[in-house]
Amino acid sequence: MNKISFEQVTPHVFLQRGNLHSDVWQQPNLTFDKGKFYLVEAASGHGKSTFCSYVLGYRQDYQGTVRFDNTDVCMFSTAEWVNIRQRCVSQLFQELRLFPELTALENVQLKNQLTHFKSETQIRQWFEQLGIADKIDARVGQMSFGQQQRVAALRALVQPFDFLLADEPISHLDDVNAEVLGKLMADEAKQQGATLIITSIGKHPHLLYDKTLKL
Ligand SMILES: Nc1ncnc2c1ncn2[C@@H]1O[C@H](COP(=O)(O)OP(=O)(O)OP(=O)(O)O)[C@@H](O)[C@H]1O
Repeated sequence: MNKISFEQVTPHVFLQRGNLHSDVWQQPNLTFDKGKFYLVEAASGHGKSTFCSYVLGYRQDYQGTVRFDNTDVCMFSTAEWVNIRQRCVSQLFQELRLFPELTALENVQLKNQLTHFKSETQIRQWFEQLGIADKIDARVGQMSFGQQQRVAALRALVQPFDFLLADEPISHLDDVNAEVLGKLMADEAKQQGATLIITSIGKHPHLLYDKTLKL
């Protein structure tokens, strides 16, 4: 997949508001191109999570069209979405969606086992780099939110993707770990020739973004 396009997309919930003054909503043809880095900045309630849900196909409560290449995403079957989420679009959810009863490593491996994309050695190195190697066998339900955020980020990286959508990926990280994670996501995206879309309500990794959009 080479591009994601938003054509005149407006969430139903915003229809009554008139001009939204947004770089994303109501735009005739906004394109996210493969290989580029985007920062989507938004004040709370401006539809950041809504934007992510539309890209991932979890919600379709909008006017307009979202396309992957030339295909309207509304045309995809459930089986096609499963394949897309396994191989084309990866996401780090704001609310993480980890399994609390599983260990940190098990959470990451659960995803990795779908495509056997990364070696356990690589995964263990990443835990080390992110300062959570001592938590690798701890149950996620017994970890801090910031520690869980790093586990969820690693889970998002252990699959092939053309687009990585990270919803406030460093909201609970200290500055050092935030930059380590930012670099890790950027390096992996570059290695895969993929697009990085990072959303932010103020705190985001300092990367060389090709475009910054205000939601
Ligand atoms: N599942 C949903 N269905 C319909 N409308 C929704 C849904 N979730 C959120 N909304 C509405 O969409 C608007 C934007 O919500 P959204 O959660 O996308 O904002 P956000 O920018 O992610 O906010 P925050 O940063 O506070 O999490 C709000 O008015 C909200 O009530």
